[in-house]
Amino acid sequence: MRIQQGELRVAGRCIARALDLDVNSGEVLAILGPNGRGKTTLIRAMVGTLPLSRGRRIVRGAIGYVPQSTGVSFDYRVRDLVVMGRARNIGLFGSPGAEDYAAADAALDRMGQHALADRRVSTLSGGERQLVLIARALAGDCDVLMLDEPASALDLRNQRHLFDLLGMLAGDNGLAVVFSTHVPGHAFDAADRVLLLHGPNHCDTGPVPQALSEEALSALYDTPIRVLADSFGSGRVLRAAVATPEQA
Ligand SMILES: Nc1ncnc2c1ncn2[C@@H]1O[C@H](COP(=O)(O)OP(=O)(O)OP(=O)(O)O)[C@@H](O)[C@H]1O
Repeated sequence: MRIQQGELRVAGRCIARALDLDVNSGEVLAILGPNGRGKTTLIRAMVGTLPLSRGRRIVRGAIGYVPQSTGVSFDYRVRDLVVMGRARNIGLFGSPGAEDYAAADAALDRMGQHALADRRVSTLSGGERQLVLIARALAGDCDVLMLDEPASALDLRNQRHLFDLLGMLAGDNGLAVVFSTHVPGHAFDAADRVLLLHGPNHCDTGPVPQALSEEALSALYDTPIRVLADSFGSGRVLRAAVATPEQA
């Protein structure tokens, strides 16, 4: 998936201009930036629900999308909501068949949420709802997976599971994966590359961990930040705690 010389505007305000960005098959890209800087807007532009005001968007393959807002318009049963992730496979006037429900069940299993299949969406907790929406995206066998703050309601175990899964989907299944987050540690954990949204005229991209220097993160969030890194068995930095100097 690629954006070439993209300009993004929302309500007349420019979020990014002359943005060149590509995400390749087998790669995980994390988008970081302060509140209101445009992470959701950029993801919507990449998904195609918000047109670019300038530039080109090039997509090869099917997109799976996990939006930040977890509101759903009707109080579906969980299995019926997840099977909607198969819309592309089912077709406009088709109805889901056994294969589609099997894919929905497998996606729920993958997120560890099979027990919720017959529950109404309105009865779910925030984290359960987030896991179910991720399952909906997985059910569709996409090539590009885009997730807007997918871990915002998840406990530490489910965060770990989600980011391991994203790495597996990219590494083993060859998906291109994009997620936004407010937690730089998620990018250390799961991303190959980061995009730092500093402002409309300034976006940096680079490999993890190099692009997540204390200097870069402190400039991005306009507050002093220290990165505390541990190396795990592979020698690669897998985890990092981010703390202000007072906390460190
Ligand atoms: N429909 C809208 N009308 C007016 N302003 C909007 C609209 N949608 C988004 N914005 C503004 O565009 C800017 C970018 O919003 P966006 O949701 O992309 O930011 P974000 O980086 O995802 O923020 P957060 O981290 O707080 O979720 C914000 O200032 C927001 O208020």
